[in-house]
Amino acid sequence: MPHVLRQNMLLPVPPSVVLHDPRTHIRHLPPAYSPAQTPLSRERDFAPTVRYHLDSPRKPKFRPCKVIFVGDCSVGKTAIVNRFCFDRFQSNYKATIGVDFELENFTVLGHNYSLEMWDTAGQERFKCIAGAYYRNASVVVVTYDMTKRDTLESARKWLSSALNYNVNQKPLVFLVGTKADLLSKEEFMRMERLAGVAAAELQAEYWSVSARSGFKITELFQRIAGLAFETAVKKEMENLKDTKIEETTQPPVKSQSFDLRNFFSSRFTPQKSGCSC
Ligand SMILES: Nc1nc2c(ncn2[C@@H]2O[C@H](COP(=O)(O)OP(=O)(O)OP(=O)(O)O)[C@@H](O)[C@H]2O)c(=O)[nH]1
Repeated sequence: MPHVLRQNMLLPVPPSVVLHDPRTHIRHLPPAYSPAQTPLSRERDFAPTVRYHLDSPRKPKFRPCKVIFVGDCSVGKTAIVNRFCFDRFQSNYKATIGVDFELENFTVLGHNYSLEMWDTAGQERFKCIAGAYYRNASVVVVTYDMTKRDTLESARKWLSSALNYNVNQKPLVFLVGTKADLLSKEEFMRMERLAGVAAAELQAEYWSVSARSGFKITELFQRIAGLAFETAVKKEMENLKDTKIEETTQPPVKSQSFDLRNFFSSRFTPQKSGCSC
């Protein structure tokens, strides 16, 4: 039985109490970093049609959502994944070799939903290996270092490379500035302005974060999970609608006329009887 710590005493939790991890438990659509500027949903909550669809007794199962992290080497891709998944930060740099993988389970509107996080290597020599993992991404997180402007300029190159592998997928795109803790207030605001322009060009939703301090890390991942989940539900609704349309446009099975007289005449030879009718 799980326990909770109350005033230095370990008390057993009654079985009816379910403890939710507030980091991964989503009941409303998490807001964008700048709601007025996002090209993605500006709504304050999940669409009513999505909630209605999920209210049905049928419990749909959702495939894990593939999220890929791309960007120059050392911009902080591994650091943001590790901060969210393990709440840890390492200041020594260890280059990712090829790709790293983490899975995080969420509960969104009461449904299990997982993010598969593919943290790809930024070093040029691993690009071929990392590229092999870009396919079938539902979300692309393009990461740049807020202290290095050239890493923002590389963002376009990283995104187009990721989109080339996902032509039919139409992934949600996020542009994420890392290491916000290293900038002064003025530098931070200047960089955000530049990045805001780049994000608009890339049709990406913009976020500034810091893996060191944890600034906006949870909010970013919740937003990714919430939006990806809503997109998955809408896709499922579309698929169901298409199936229904297909069913109604199928030619109806021709009704067969059934002549009782033929039926009886093939089985019974009329008997001569004395009956007059
Ligand atoms: N101050 C500060 N340093 C950070 C932050 N995020 C990452 N770093 C440091 O930046 C360096 C690179 O971080 P990584 O997360 O390994 O970078 P990466 O993008 O995964 O690098 P590759 O694996 O080469 O693609 C490490 O030394 C981190 O400690 C941050 O938010 N603040």
